[in-house]
Amino acid sequence: MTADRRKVPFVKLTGAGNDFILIDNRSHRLSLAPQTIAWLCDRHFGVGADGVLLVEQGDQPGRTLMRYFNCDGTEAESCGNGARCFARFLAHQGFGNSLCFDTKAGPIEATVDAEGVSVKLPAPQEVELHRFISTAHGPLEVHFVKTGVPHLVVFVRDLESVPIRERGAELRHHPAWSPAGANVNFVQVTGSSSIGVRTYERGVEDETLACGTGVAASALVAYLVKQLAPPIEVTVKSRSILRVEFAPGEPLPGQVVLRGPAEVVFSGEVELRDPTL
Ligand SMILES: N[C@@H](CCC[C@H](N)C(=O)O)C(=O)O
Repeated sequence: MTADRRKVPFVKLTGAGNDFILIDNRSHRLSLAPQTIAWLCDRHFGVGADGVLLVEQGDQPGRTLMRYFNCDGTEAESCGNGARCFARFLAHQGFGNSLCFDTKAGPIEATVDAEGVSVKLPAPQEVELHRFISTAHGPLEVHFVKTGVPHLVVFVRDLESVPIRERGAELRHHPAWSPAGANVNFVQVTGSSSIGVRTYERGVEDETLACGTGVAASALVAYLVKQLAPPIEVTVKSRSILRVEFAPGEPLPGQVVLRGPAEVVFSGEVELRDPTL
């Protein structure tokens, strides 16, 4: 095997249908080029996933760092479902069922059990409610919040009839959020503590089957704008149910806990072909 064609072990995981390729980079010290990540995530030519999770050594001794890359190769500060899958992997590796690891958006505490994984997300930031923006379909009321990564929340009456790809792409690239852009969540209120959410993800540039930080952002905005009572049950595109817990707080709840399924699907070895490795 030449130095530029390395066999690297990986684990494929899914969190409510949001799927990831996890590579334990503590020993490999790979620096993956964006085109390598895009190839790994390609569902026809690669392993196939929404993104790549790297397990790395944190800055502090004994700390683990989660790095997250979208399938287009861009790095994002965090990923809610990715964090739940990351915790599931660490628990399998013998780190225990109560864990703490770092992300570029701050530390995450996780609790792992047979049914699911709960993660405490970084405190919500930069909330902006009731902003009106102009769109191809006329003025639209949107809400913004950062739950580790930037999210827009748009309330709709009938989630199933929304052309997510078209409307999501327009809002994701809207000049109001430029240049970073934002993930876009379309939300239907279905009860006093329940919502349905479909998310167009930045970096995937399409709808995903679930988005953890998007689910958390949508539940928070549903509490702030529509007075829903926590804990809030969220049904996502895959039909999985995630749960968002927080203590009501002024002006914002501090700590947000996201709970849901996170499972290993398979593991294997992939031959990385990038000559820049
Ligand atoms: N799927 C994720 C979010 C991943 C990052 C996002 N696409 C971005 O670029 O901001 C989740 O579960 O939170």
